[in-house]
Amino acid sequence: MSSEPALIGTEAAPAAPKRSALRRLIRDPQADITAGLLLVFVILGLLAPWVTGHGPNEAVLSAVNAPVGTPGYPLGGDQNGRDIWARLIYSINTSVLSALIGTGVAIAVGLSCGLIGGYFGGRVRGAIEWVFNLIMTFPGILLLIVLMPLTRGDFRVTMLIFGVLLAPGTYRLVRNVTVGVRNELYVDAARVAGLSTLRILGRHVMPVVRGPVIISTAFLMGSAISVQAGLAFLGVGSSDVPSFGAMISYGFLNLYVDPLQFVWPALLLGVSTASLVLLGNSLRDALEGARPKASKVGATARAKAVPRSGDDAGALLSIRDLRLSYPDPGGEPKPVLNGVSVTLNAGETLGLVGESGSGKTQTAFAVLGVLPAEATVTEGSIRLDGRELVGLPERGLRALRGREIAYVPQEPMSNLDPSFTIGAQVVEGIRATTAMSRSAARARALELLGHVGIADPRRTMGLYPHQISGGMAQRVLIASAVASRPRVLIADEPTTALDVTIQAEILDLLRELQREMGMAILLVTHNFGVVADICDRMAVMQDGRIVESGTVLDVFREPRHPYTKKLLASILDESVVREDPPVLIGDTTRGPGHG
Ligand SMILES: Nc1ncnc2c1ncn2[C@@H]1O[C@H](COP(=O)(O)OP(=O)(O)OP(=O)(O)O)[C@@H](O)[C@H]1O
Repeated sequence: MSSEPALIGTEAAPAAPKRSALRRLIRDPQADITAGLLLVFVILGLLAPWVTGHGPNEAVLSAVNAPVGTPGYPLGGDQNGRDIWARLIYSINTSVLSALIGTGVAIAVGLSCGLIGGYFGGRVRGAIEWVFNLIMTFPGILLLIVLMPLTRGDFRVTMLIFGVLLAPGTYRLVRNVTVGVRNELYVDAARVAGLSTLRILGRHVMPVVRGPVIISTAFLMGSAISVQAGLAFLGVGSSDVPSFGAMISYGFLNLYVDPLQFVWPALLLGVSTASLVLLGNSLRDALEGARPKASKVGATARAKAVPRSGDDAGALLSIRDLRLSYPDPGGEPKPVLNGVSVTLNAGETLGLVGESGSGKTQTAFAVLGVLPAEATVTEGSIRLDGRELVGLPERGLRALRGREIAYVPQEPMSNLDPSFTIGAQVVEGIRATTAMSRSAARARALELLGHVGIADPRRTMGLYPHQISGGMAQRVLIASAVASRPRVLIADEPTTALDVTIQAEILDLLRELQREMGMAILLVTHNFGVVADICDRMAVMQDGRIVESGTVLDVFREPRHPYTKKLLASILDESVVREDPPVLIGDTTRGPGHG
């Protein structure tokens, strides 16, 4: 094994989103205007000695309350004869320095403690949180005023302390994100691969934490500038330091003589803090990506209708030219289904096969109308017995789900709620799709559980999911799925999570139930053995489209598409031919106890 397997390599991954985030930020007029304003302020501040004719504290008697436009005093003079323009420009520097110190300390302390506390947890996190909780109990502004003798009115020291007071907010933000990332499987994989904690934090946690921290920086800067101005307004700090707050305070005293003395600093302070907040919002939008309008298959009205062809007229379920996309990190649509066309006839079993990522599950979810909100069906049609499902409102789809179309998932255990007994969950499912009373639903649940081969249904009804095996759990889910005798059963890799003997039993159960109830089964699988075992027809998927379909015998005997040939060649070599006879429903001798 290499020291850093590809599995955990993420160095290149953030690059594309970062570039597109920058592009989105540049394209956002709000970001352009606010960033432009802030840039102009900062440049003016840096050029202060060159763009002003006087020092900020230079007082000239003749300039006392000089009006706007007085030669050498473009914005006039204040009540002490100082140049208002010069004081404004030099105040920008005070604000910028305050923002840098306050935010820098808050980010440095909050980020490092958040990463440590979030990653290590336990006592380390307990100790850090105790300190931060203590800091949060301090009344911030009051503390800064009380500490004035200590800070000697130096706004830089004051902002340093203010940064510490701001740190708990950053800490909580970083800690929460870190705790989430720490539980990801790829972080476990990195740990197992031997990466040092520092490397894991830098490589896996930091890219996730970075976005929220950058966004919060703009808001922190805004609050540091406001607090520094507020303290100066109250007279905390040296009167020699030019500051918007001090200027507002003087302007306030002189309000009736010359109101403009108050307006200039208030305007600049307001524009700079508002720009920071708005820039923060734009940054958030840019970094979090463009949020596409939610569009489930059932709700979308945009999907282009596809004319029906004659060959699927008699099909129970027909999918025509189904196209589906998800937004990529840059917000651009990424096609996932590229025109899927397939039919399922009443009473038959169709195997939907293809390698991982080919779009099998997305096709199944589109039929069920349970695609994530960000999925968009751009084109195509899904018809159940002639009734169009694309564009059907959620209420219409809900009426079909569990009644006409049922679903059996891949992971039986994770599809059962650990807080409720098996009985409660099966009864709830039956009552959701029928008008049965609780006692009738319970009787039906007992009957169904017995029917799917659960040896002691009464006892099983009282058990919790963790008390039964995976095979039993799958039988329970199948029982719930067929409770309302659906016309179509979609089984998404129903045996993948089970061991080989239980797999065979579950397939036999599905076959028997199908024969008995006459339902059609759409079996999503990547396993040709399963297809050979149970399916009548098969459709092969590659890159979001069906590349070949036909009866199982025909496709197995004479695969036409090179991809099907390749799949068959690779899978049949490894498959083991089943020799055990099928289990009949009710044959509890090999039943769930084995599962
Ligand atoms: N929420 C999502 N956002 C973006 N892309 C997604 C999302 N869900 C699925 N996809 C993409 O859709 C494609 C098809 O996924 P799908 O789950 O249908 O594959 P599959 O053939 O069922 O594979 P598997 O056998 O591994 O489940 C994949 O490329 C996947 O990355």
